[in-house]
Order: sequence, then C-alpha cells, then structure tokens
Amino acid sequence: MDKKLTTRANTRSIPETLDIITPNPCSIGHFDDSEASESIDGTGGRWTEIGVEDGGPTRRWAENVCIKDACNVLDRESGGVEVIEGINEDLPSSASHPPTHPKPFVMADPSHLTVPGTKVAQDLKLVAGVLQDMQDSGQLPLDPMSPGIPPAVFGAGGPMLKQFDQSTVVSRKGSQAPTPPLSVKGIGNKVAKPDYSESKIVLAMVGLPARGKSYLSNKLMIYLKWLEYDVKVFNVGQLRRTRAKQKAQQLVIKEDHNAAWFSHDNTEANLSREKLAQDSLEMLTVVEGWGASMEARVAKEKSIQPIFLESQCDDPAVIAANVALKVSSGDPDYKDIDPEDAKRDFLRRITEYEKVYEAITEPHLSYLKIVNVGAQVEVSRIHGYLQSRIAFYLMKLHLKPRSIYLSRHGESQFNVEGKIGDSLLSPNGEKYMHALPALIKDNIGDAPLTVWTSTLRRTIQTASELNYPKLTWKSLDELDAGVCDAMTYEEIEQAYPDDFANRNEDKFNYRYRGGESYRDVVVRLEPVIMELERQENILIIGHQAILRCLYAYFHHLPQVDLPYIKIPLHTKLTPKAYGCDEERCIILSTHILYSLLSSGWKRKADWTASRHALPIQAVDTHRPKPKGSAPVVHASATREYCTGDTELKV
Ligand SMILES: O=P(O)(O)OC[C@H]1O[C@@](CO)(OP(=O)(O)O)[C@@H](O)[C@@H]1O
Repeated sequence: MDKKLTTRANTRSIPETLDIITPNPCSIGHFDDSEASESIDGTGGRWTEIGVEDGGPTRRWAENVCIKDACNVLDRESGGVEVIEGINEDLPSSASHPPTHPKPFVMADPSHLTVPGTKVAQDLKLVAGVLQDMQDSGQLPLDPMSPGIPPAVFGAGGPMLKQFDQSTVVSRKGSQAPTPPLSVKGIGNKVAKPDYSESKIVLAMVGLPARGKSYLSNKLMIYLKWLEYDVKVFNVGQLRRTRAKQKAQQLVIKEDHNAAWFSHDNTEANLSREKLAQDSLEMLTVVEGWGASMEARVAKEKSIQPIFLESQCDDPAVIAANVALKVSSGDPDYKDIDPEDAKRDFLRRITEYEKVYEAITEPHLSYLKIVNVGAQVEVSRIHGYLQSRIAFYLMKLHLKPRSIYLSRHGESQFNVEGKIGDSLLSPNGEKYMHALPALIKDNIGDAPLTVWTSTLRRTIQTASELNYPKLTWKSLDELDAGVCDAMTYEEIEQAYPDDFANRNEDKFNYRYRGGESYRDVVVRLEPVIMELERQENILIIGHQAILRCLYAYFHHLPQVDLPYIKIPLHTKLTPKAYGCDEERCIILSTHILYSLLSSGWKRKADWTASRHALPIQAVDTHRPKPKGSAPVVHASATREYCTGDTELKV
C-alpha cells in the first residue's frame, strides 16, 4: 500500500478496522494512486492552477469550474485516467482518448456556455454544445431522416429495439424445443466452490468513534462470508487491547487507554497508535502469505487497491445508541468502570478524534461514504464486480425497526407422501393456511406488511388468505431437485445410489442432476437478501432449503451446517448487538413462523411475540445429518479478529 495513503488514513482517526476481503473474482482496479497522490494533495498539484477548490476532477468539479478551463485542461491532460473518470460523463469530448487519437467531437468554443445552477441544466447545456459542434462539423445533419446519419444506438427507434423484437421471435421458437433428456451426465455430484482467489480487496474503515464502523464491517463480513468469500478483519482497536493485556501480564505495566491516550497532543500515544496501525497493515500482508521477503510484500501491496469505507453520522440518536452500547456491552476499554464515567470518557475520546478528523474527499481515492447508515452514499472510483456488490449492499442497509417473518408453507401433499417437489397443500396444510392470517395479525398488528412467496403452488396457496400486498419471487423457489423432482428419498437412493451417497457426504456442495446445490441457491438468493435489507416488514412464505439459506445469513451460520438447520420449537434467542433479535412462534411441528427483528443499533427491546400452539399436525421433513459426514462447525456470531499472535473471538 502506498505509504502516503497509509499516513493520510492514519491521521484521520487511526483506522480502527482494516478488512481484507479475499478472494475477488475480478480485477481490483487500474488506478495508479502513487502518481495521483503526489499530484492532488493541495500542495500546488496540477489541478490547483485551474482553481479547483474541492480537490479534484469529479463531477462536482466539472460543475464548479469554468467549462472553458475544463476543456483546456482536457486538451493538456488528455492521457490522465483520473480526468476521464470524473468528467467524461459531462463532457463527451476527447477526454477518453489518448492525445494522438482522432477526436470524435471537438468542443468548438465552449465559452458561450455559462455554468448554470443545476446539474441537469448543465448537462443539457453541454449536450446542446456537443450537438452544435457535431452539426457544425457536418456530423449531425439537421434532418434526422436524411441519409448518412449514424444510427442511434441507445435511443427509441434505434436498432436495439429491432434486435430486441427479433430476439423475442427466436426465443419463442426455442420454447417449442423438445424437453432435454432427463439424465445430465456429470452433474449429479459434488461441485467445488469457484476459485475466488485471484485478487484481493482491502477495505479500510474510516470514521469517528460511535459512527457504526463495526456495525458496517460486521454486516459486510457476514454478507461476504455467506457468499463464501474469505474475509479477515484486522482491527487496530482489538490489537491495542491485546497488546495492553500482554503488557499488563508480562511486564506488569498497566496502560490506561482513557480519552487522554487518544489526544492528538499525546505524542507518545500517537507513536503507539501509529505503530499499531502499521503492525495491522504488516499482519495483513503476512497473514495472506504474500512472500516472506520484504520485496515481494511491497510488490504485492502495490497491487492492492484499498477502498476506504467512511461512515459519517450526525444522527444524535444513533450516536447515543452506539455510545450506550460501547459502555454497556462489557467492552474491555470500560471493564470495571462505572457506566457514567465510561460514558463521559468515551464522549471525550470522540471529541479528541473530532479535533483532527478529516473526512475523505480526495477524488483519486477509491471510497464509499455512507452517511447516516445509507441515507446517502457517495461512491468514488469503485470498479469491478465485487467492489460494486459491496457498494450496492451498503446502500441497502437501514436501521428502521422492522420485522422479518419466515414461515414454511403449509404441509403439502408431497410432504405427506415423502416426495420432494411441488404439489398443493394437504388438509393439514390448508388448516395452517386458514390459521396464518390470525397468527400474523397477532404479531404485526396493524403495521404494514408485504408477503413474499415463491412461484410454486404450495407457497402461493398458503398465502392466499393473507390480506397484504404480495410479491412472487422466482428466486424464492425451492432448491431444484432436477431429475429427482417428485421422487421420494428412497426412490432417489435406488435410482441414483452414487448421487445419494454424494449428497449425504457433502450436502452443501452436492448439485442434483439437472438441478441445483445449496450453493446455487445461496447465489440465487443474493438479490433477495439485498432487497430484504432495504425493505421494512416482510413475511416470507418459503421452502425448507430456501429458509435454511436465509436463516444462515441472518444468524451467520457456516455453510457446512446450513443444509441441516433445524428449527427448534419454542425458542427465543437473546438479542445480539450485531445480529438479529429472534422470536419463534410455532403452530406445531414443521409449521413454524420465525420472526427476525431488524438488525442494527436500535434494539427493539419491547417486542414480544405471542406463541401459538394450534392443533395442526404436520409431518417432520427434517433429515438429520448422516453420521460420519463432515464435522459440525458450530455457529459463530462473533467477529474473528486477526491480532498477530492469536485469533481472538469477541
Ligand atoms: O435439502 P433437503 O433436506 O433434502 O430438503 C429440501 C427439501 O425439503 C422440502 C420438503 O422435503 O421442502 P419444502 O416442502 O419446504 O418445499 C423439499 O421440497 C425439498 O427438496
């Protein structure tokens, strides 16, 4: 990592958390920040000469500076990638081409364009200018019907539309094709996890204390781990506490990490904190085994594109809740300290940080700025698939108290017959269907609720008497059993003994012939998770495998246990700081309604779930894990920190 970047990050608030997220299936960026950090730092870099106040060639910059100057700069600096990024959307000029390339359009004399107050107006002015230039240079005849006009590729009437029509014809033909043979060779087997190990992403959390950095990094970690990315958390605060504990034990030196220790005027503590940050970065490279030699490590560091994730928050309620959580959650910094004193000290610590805190504004950096937990998100220089997913995910988060209810559909006729696949409800299933509206009403009262079902009959039928807005998701369809659909497990064992054994051995990785594995289902459910994070009260009427996958996300359960998640009856889980509150209401046996309350800072302590034990029988479809298969890894709702000598769980 570029030394300069590291230092700048440290002067902010000493990044308490550095997350390395690996592996990443796509490129981790193309921007050479070593050059840019030299040039755009407010010390007379090349941008200052054109009066850039806010530090860089962003869209904002394009709005603020004179267009004429911008065009001059584009002519001079046409090779600079950083210029193109910020401005080429505004100025479709030569910016995206090296200077030697012929220019597609030439801005004739943009001085006639004044900078209007609004962005839209400016865009239109620019568009008007470009159109004028095209027209002047003969590229755009006035009569759109005249010959020689290049076809519009993205607008109404362009070839896209015609191609689209043609493609519909093709797909209609395709739907007449004969059904493919049932047996698909080579699929009914365990399918390995895709290789995500190509490259790595480092997310450096930035923000004042009590701004939810831990919350955000924890949510992100859970989401990425659920998708099977390796995630490691390097927490400077954790390292500080571990070192202090070691000092106290080995050297009998007690280091008091009170607010004064975090003062920028405390030179000695500053050095210690700088060292902790450096050591965390050092660990980040060592842990990943990027070569023992310093040279190799430096080379690797250069290939990492750090993404800064800044959490800004000025909502007093959220900050207060975080302060309260810190001082009451048994945090080692305030262990054995009177809560009032702890609160005062923590507030003083925040004040110390505030004195030197710098928000991220450097346009050459890759960053995501989350304002008030997703109320606003600023995205800068985020490229590649995984980075974009991270940004997208963070945009969806909110802290509004809400409930997520999960219910399996009512017992189906196939459930009774021991078959997998779709059918209508059994008589008992219908009783559940009739009982569900009252159960939901008891839980949610008159609050708004949306019901999500799969596209399969048993969930739609179960939801049929619920008087709420409904949404049918294909992504919520049950794990596709392919050629085994509509069979009993005994029939599957007879017809496909090897497949059956494979599934018993490794259920998460097993993919049915012509069907899916649990991993496939997790991947397919990702948009559902995204939407769930964004939504408020939701009831999902789903299937066994689907609910297992969703449940594993909310409770951070490992993949190896996911296909065996059993839902115990009459269980109430204790609220967790970073997880979800959970209540379970049962109607009996497999008819279970889970209620997952909103995750986040604001706990909903007053929420109580009524328990229902209606006399509705149902078969038990849970199949226990066969003995001798992969060992059970116990659920971990804790964060795993790398602290050098040991891996701590907190
Ligand atoms: O992965 P296993 O444990 O086989 O269970 C998944 C199966 O559960 C079932 C019931 O056996 O779910 P559901 O009835 O909820 O739709 C089947 O549809 C599905 O194939």
